[in-house]
Amino acid sequence: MSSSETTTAAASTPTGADGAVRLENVVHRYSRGGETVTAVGPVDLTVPAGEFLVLVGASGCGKSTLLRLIAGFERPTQGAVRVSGAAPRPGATAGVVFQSPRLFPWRTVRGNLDLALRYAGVERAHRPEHRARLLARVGLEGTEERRVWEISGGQQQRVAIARALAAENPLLLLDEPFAALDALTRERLQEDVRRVAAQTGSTTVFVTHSAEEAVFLGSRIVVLTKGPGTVALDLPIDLPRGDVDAEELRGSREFAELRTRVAHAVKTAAAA
Ligand SMILES: Nc1ncnc2c1ncn2[C@@H]1O[C@H](COP(=O)(O)OP(=O)(O)OP(=O)(O)O)[C@@H](O)[C@H]1O
Repeated sequence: MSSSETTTAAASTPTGADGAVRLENVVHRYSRGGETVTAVGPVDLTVPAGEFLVLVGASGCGKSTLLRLIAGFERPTQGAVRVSGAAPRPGATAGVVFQSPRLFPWRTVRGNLDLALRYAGVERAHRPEHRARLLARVGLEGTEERRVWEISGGQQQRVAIARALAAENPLLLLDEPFAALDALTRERLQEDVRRVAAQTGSTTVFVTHSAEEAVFLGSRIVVLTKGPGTVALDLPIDLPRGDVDAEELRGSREFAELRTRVAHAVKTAAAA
């Protein structure tokens, strides 16, 4: 989507949704076999529209729970979650990408995307142009007729990202989407996501364990303490955004310093 298309999509949204996220002293507890587990919080966090926030922290600190609260899949036990000023609605508030692509394997790439476009309310006649634009966005031109089981894991995750973009939600949530991919594919997809976020101007919340991934992607990084997670570090990332040479960026001194700082914060927060 070009920036003018983004403007058009936002302007045509009746709610004037901008994708900004507000977590107001959020605590979430799960009930498990008669016991109550505090998974996360209290967390108080504002994510302005257009920001690329990366949540990092040790396993079990509540990163996925926070993402699920923002998506509206869970309601907070305490506090409030607002997206574009309103309570989130599951399936409608945000495009979501999970660790596994969760596609329909027997369908073609076209079939998977058309289903998402149908749910997004795109009329049949307009679907081919939307589909072509989504596939171009994730570098999958010419794959429409391939079945999901015929394409690689990295390509499947690209389809999942395209699907999440189908509804043109101003908010994109990604939960460790590249954890299962090999290092090279992972780097390529990081570059794609960074570019797509810059092009669409969407607000993005991305969960990862990797300090390297966090520094490459984020305009801001929040490190959580060990569970129940609270904010241990809130760090703006001042690296160049937009059209950058990814190799140059990853090889820069600033990048290395930030990666070391974030990795150290994650280790300290996990031990605290
Ligand atoms: N549906 C659930 N029912 C009960 N407890 C849960 C549920 N989901 C998560 N938890 C617990 O809540 C805590 C936080 O889990 P969560 O998955 O949010 O952490 P995480 O940081 O995303 O972990 P990981 O990095 O391993 O994916 C953990 O103690 C987990 O066992």
